[in-house]
Amino acid sequence: MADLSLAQVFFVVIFIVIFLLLALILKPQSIKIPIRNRHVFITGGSSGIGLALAHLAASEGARVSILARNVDRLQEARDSIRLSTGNDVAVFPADVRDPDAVLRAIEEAGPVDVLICNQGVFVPRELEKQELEEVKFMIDVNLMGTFHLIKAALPGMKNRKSREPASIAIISSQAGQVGIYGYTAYSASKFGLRGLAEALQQEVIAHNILVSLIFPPDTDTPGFEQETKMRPQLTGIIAASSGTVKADEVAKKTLNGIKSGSFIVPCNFDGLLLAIATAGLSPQRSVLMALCEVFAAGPTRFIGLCIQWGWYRSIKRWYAQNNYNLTCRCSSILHGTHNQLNYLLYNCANLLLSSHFCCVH
Ligand SMILES: NC(=O)C1=CN([C@@H]2O[C@H](COP(=O)(O)OP(=O)(O)OC[C@H]3O[C@@H](n4cnc5c(N)ncnc54)[C@H](OP(=O)(O)O)[C@@H]3O)[C@@H](O)[C@H]2O)C=CC1
Ligand SMILES: CCCCCCCCCCCCCCCC(=O)[C@@H](N)CO
Repeated sequence: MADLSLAQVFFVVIFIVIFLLLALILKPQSIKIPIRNRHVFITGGSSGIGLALAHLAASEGARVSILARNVDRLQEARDSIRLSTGNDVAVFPADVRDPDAVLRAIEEAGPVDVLICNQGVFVPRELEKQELEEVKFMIDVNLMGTFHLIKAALPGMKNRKSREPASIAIISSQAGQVGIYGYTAYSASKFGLRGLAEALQQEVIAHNILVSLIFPPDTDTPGFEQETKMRPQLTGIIAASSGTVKADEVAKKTLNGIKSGSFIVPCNFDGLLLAIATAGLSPQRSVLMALCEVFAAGPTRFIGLCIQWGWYRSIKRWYAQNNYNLTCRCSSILHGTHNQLNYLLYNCANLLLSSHFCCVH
């Protein structure tokens, strides 16, 4: 009994020492980045998460600008925001892949206080089946587009008149924290954003600019609706480990993360665990979160390994099942089995593979 309480005392002391040490090195100061009356520039603001962010920022009294390619959808967004908040937003039709167009839009919009790089495209497919054009498309829009935006906005942000801190927020994805089947190119583009954000934070901190990196799980948006129609079954199975959230929820988490100057912004409970498991050497401004990261690192690694085990088991099963079905399908075509015909229609992506399989056998 005495031993136990000694151990308990020891643990409490260690805990307090680490807490004090963390408090000392993180120098907690409550960072507040105001939104009201500030210029918030949101890319991809005509749909999904970006549109939800534009609504929210406008309703909180920000001066909002949105950028996307399609003019009609931009105008629709402007009308819907005016209707629900009474506030006007400025719209900028441009493709983030064109650095000159991005520069022109940002110059026209005026100095930015909060830049939200949210534009993104996702074409989920196994790399073997993906055209290099599609790979380049995702890297160009998601990663290079963000470089173009930050390069264009940074001079104005650094020379801003207001002494309030400014913010650069980048919308990544949980697929930017862990590689997911079917997302080789998408994950690469989103992991790239993390390197950009970590390095950039060191370069802009002297100008009182805080970088935030947001990691949403599957989110109910027009883009996601399209995606679900075509993504490989296994991508859906693995992504389901983290559930689906509403765009408004992601917008709320994002804006709160920006306002409090958080570097890593998770959007649901699994996202919180994932953030702890992948904390790496990212900045952390909350002592409480830092404490969680220090003490939960081991346990979350354990949970992570269990989850990986489940994922690889699903992959193994899926392939085994499909190869099995494919062999059956060959005979089912011969015998005209109804079930297998359904399977044929449902999973047409496997047709090529199956014909190969049939030939071999
Ligand atoms: N929905 C989800 O499940 C998740 C999404 N995310 C990320 O969140 C962000 C928003 O996604 P979501 O709301 O679902 O997407 P949507 O497809 O609903 O909207 C995408 C927005 O980006 C704009 N956009 C696309 N390409 C370009 C381009 N080349 N130049 C300028 N604007 C462009 C679109 O407008 P237009 O086509 O007119 O250019 C649109 O406004 C993306 O970065 C995505 O990767 C992260 C995790 C999960
Ligand atoms: C250690 C604890 C781990 C906790 C569980 C982790 C689960 C990770 C699931 C990753 C899901 C990826 C969704 C990508 C969404 C996206 O970006 C696409 N919809 C494209 O828009």
